[in-house]
Amino acid sequence: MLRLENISKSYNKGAIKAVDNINLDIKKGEIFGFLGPNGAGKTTTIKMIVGLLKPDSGKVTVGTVDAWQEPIEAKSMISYVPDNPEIYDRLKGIEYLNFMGDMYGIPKEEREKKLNYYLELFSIKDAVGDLIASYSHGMKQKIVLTGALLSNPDLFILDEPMVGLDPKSAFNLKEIMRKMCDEGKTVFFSTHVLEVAEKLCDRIAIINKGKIVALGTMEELKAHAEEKQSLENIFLELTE
Ligand SMILES: Nc1ncnc2c1ncn2[C@@H]1O[C@H](COP(=O)(O)OP(=O)(O)OP(=O)(O)O)[C@@H](O)[C@H]1O
Repeated sequence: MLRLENISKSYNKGAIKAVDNINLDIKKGEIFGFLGPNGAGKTTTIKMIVGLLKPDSGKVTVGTVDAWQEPIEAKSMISYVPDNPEIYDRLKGIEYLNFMGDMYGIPKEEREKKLNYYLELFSIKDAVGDLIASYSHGMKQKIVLTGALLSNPDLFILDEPMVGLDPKSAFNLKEIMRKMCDEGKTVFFSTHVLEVAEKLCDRIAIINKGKIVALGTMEELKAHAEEKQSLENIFLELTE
């Protein structure tokens, strides 16, 4: 469902090699965790997948589509939740959500049904009439999540989605991610919360200094790490 082939990206005219020739092949129905220390290259990779940063080299394929040759086609399959939910401050929550619904062409009845469901689930129904400027970080995060879920995407990409969410909403989001995969959708997310990755993910990749240093199921990672039992130990060992 998502394939990265020899993807690289540098900043400052090559002075910072943020992502260094990475390859990933993520299957339909898979929930995939992308881990790495601060500055490892996670957000840069994600931005190249969703069409916000052009790779210096390499290919991104979403479904059967080259994401940089046919960007609209690729984006119609993707929903993206960025690490920083800085959205249109001067819109009301409901205006932003209807904008998202319009962009993805979600019919009125389906839109209302989904909005009711997610706004209730994230306990944010009462705030949708207020300006986004008045929202807390977590409330903005919930509005972005709701907007991203409206289109029932084939590929759901989230950059550190648990940050700022209260425990109940984080739990609900994890349930949604699992359910989407059970329905054949694909979820790719970055996180610093190793317990979430360990419990939720079918496979995990660890990126360090722009390179993939580990890739596989928890069992495979453990098998390679000899006596290092927990994901925390494996992570610390590989990202020293
Ligand atoms: N716009 C930019 N200009 C210059 N350098 C950048 C830019 N964005 C990121 N970098 C650098 O690229 C590298 C990778 O950054 P990136 O944001 O992809 O890491 P990350 O793994 O998402 O980190 P974090 O966990 O802290 O969010 C870092 O060295 C960072 O300083």
